[in-house]
Amino acid sequence: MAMSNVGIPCRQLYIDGEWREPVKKNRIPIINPSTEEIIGDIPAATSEDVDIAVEAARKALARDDWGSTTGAQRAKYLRAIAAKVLERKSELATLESLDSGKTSFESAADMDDVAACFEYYADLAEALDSKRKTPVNLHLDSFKTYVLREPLGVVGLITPWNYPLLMATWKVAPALAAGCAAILKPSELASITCLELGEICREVGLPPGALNILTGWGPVAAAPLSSHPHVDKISFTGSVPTGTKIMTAAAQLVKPVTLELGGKSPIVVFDDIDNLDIAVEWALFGCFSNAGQVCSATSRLIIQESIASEFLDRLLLWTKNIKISDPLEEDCKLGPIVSSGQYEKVLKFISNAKNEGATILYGGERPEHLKKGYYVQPTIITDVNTSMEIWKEEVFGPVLCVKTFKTEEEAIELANDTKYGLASAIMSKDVERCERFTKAFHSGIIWINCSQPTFHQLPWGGKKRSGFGRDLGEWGLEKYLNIKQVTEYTSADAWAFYKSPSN
Ligand SMILES: NC(=O)c1ccc[n+]([C@@H]2O[C@H](COP(=O)([O-])OP(=O)(O)OC[C@H]3O[C@@H](n4cnc5c(N)ncnc54)[C@H](O)[C@@H]3O)[C@@H](O)[C@H]2O)c1
Ligand SMILES: NCCCC=O
Ligand code: NA
Repeated sequence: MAMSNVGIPCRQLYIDGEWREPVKKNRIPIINPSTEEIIGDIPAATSEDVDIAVEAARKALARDDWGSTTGAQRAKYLRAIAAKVLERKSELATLESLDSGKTSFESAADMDDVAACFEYYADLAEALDSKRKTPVNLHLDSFKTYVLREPLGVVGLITPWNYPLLMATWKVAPALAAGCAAILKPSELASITCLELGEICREVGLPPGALNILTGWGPVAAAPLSSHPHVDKISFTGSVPTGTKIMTAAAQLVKPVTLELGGKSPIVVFDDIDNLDIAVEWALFGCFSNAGQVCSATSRLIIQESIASEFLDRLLLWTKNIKISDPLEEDCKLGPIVSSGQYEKVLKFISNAKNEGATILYGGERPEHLKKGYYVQPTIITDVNTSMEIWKEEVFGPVLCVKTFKTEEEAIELANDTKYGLASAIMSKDVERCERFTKAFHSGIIWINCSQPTFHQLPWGGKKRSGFGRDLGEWGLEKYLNIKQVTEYTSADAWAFYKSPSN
């Protein structure tokens, strides 16, 4: 058992640039998924706290030191936040692992990505200054027209537990770059590092109300944001059921939302690959990294029949070689599932697959050597048919289901046989075939000869039940901007549409 000497900070809600106790004074225990022990607690916000945070955000938009800032001025704050994250990287990574069960290697990588994302949006904030007012030339003398890019206003950012600080950063960084005032509600299952983001913002002097952080139960601390008349947009990342509730609530006010939801993404492996082990490792990484708790996990492996037996043999050897341990242990490559609730859900999916007639080729149970903690072995399921739950539903755990195909047509049909549309991957050395599949895949993210590499310069999001809108890249910034057109009539002549009464 790896020991951590990092203490769990005891925080309040971060509202209007200061720490405030929730109105109802309730708190939620923090559970370490690798020990099942309570290691602290977080404040439980209610609608009363939401109202206070929204008021603070609206006041921030009216402040000279936030609402009227240039992108260059906001960039300074984003860079200062990035620097502080890197300064505290080791502590934040340990807190992330203690809270979510993520391996220390992956938590440290997340903190690098968090800092890089803030830096990236600092650059875009600066670039925004030259795009704030864009003339549009109509080649008409009597009109002058231009477009303004302005902050959208107060934005509600609701995020999941699988990449706690990184998923929050994907929203906070562009929202602040755009000049919005944000209210972040992270998942109650892993909020520690998002609260530390509040402390970092306080330390860098981010103007009060620019970012407010409410922790608590979703239906109590986040739902009021969807229906709040003074919140101008909701940016959500999470499950389809929750996204549907948010969209329904926001629709009553015609409030825009973006939804980054779940997935059941395919990885298609052709027999023309040069190195089987390279493809096997991508298949492993695509479904077992972050203990499979990845929205874009390629959890449906579709292998060409001619190599299926050899591929599965190698896949089994690689899978048995994965180190499953306390996430703080060096070289741990598979930590626990985030909570007892999620743990039970994953086991239920595996049990249902068995009951429906599938074969558990490997795994499916608690690892022998780990008596405590929400650990599930990396699991490979074969003899799957397309009517089975394990083929259709997102598990959000280390569970890979496998089917084979003969022809390209069969492969693309199997790949697209999902209500989701987040990501798709193809392993083949045939460039034209990869081109064909890039066009044929019904998803927002395409990986060729890899699975999961994620870059903040590229648009992230899907279609179908995986939601709509894009995080990251310039697309991630645009969603926090209001695009305003201005048309000025510059002629001295009358419009002369109506007959003047004076003549
Ligand atoms: N597309 C992506 O980029 C992406 C990234 C990560 C996770 N996800 C998805 O998220 C899901 C797992 O994360 P999760 O379990 O935290 O999802 P979840 O939907 O249970 O919770 C997400 C957030 O919504 C809040 N919430 C819950 N009920 C709410 C309500 N009624 N109104 C407003 N907010 C509410 C939660 O408190 C949490 O902060 C998976 O489906 C996964 O695919 C998607
Ligand atoms: N690689 C980032 C994945 C985000 C969704 O879970
Ligand atoms: Na936790």
